[in-house]
Amino acid sequence: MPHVLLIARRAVGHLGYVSAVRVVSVDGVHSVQQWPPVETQPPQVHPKAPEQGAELTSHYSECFGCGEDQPGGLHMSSTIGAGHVVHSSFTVSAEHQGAPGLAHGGLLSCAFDEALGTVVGQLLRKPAVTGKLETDFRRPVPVGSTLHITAELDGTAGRKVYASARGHLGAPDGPVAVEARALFVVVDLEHFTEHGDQDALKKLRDSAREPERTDRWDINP
Ligand SMILES: CCCCCCCCCCCC(=O)SCCNC(=O)CCNC(=O)[C@H](O)C(C)(C)COP(=O)(O)OP(=O)(O)OC[C@H]1O[C@@H](n2cnc3c(N)ncnc32)[C@H](O)[C@@H]1OP(=O)(O)O
Repeated sequence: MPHVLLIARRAVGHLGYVSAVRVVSVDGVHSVQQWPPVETQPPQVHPKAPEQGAELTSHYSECFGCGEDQPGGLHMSSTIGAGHVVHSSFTVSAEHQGAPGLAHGGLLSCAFDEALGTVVGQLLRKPAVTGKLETDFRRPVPVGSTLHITAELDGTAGRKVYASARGHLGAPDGPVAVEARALFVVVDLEHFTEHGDQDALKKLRDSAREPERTDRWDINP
């Protein structure tokens, strides 16, 4: 039965780097995976990042992960935790099914993309997109259950940002149902202006100017 045997954190001399070694056993065959897969620097949290305990607002109202204007979306809510961590949660609805009564795996990957993107974006306050996302599904996640995801920054290497997350079923200390790791790549704002939809970008810019918003980015203003 596939399972992760060990996750160990270690400091590597002057780099101050935090590395996790995952020993994965699949049907008795062990393999060792280093995470992050390359040498990294400790993440530098932006001085204007929201403080511990801050409840985060949606970064875009039509975002499938956190937007309030996305009826079938995840409607994920997130709070800044201690250290390089964001706590997120969402409740699986009938729109999220794959098998009858169970969350679709791709939908769960989407939830982790959102949670991981949030810890990267909110704490580093740099625009970044997912380059690679790897998900381990450990337990089925039923419709009606709430998944509590803790996502953390693991390190950076130039434009590359590594983050990982665990999803607990039913409670923040519930059994682990899903785990994920991702590489995000920091991009210029042109990534969005060149490839995105201009009307949607205008809507986002307008909403970001609303006086009650306290989460404005100070890059490429
Ligand atoms: C408050 C706000 C909250 C914000 C909250 C936000 C939450 C939303 C979360 C959702 C986030 C998303 O889904 S984003 C949408 C899904 N993602 C995308 O659409 C991205 C599409 N891909 C791309 O645009 C591109 O491939 C990029 C930008 C990822 C990379 O292109 P590039 O800029 O030309 O850079 P490139 O040289 O290729 O890559 C840079 C480095 O990353 C490495 N790299 C790139 N991709 C990979 C990969 N798959 N696997 C391994 N390594 C990779 C390269 O080897 C290189 O390493 P080295 O040579 O430097 O060593």
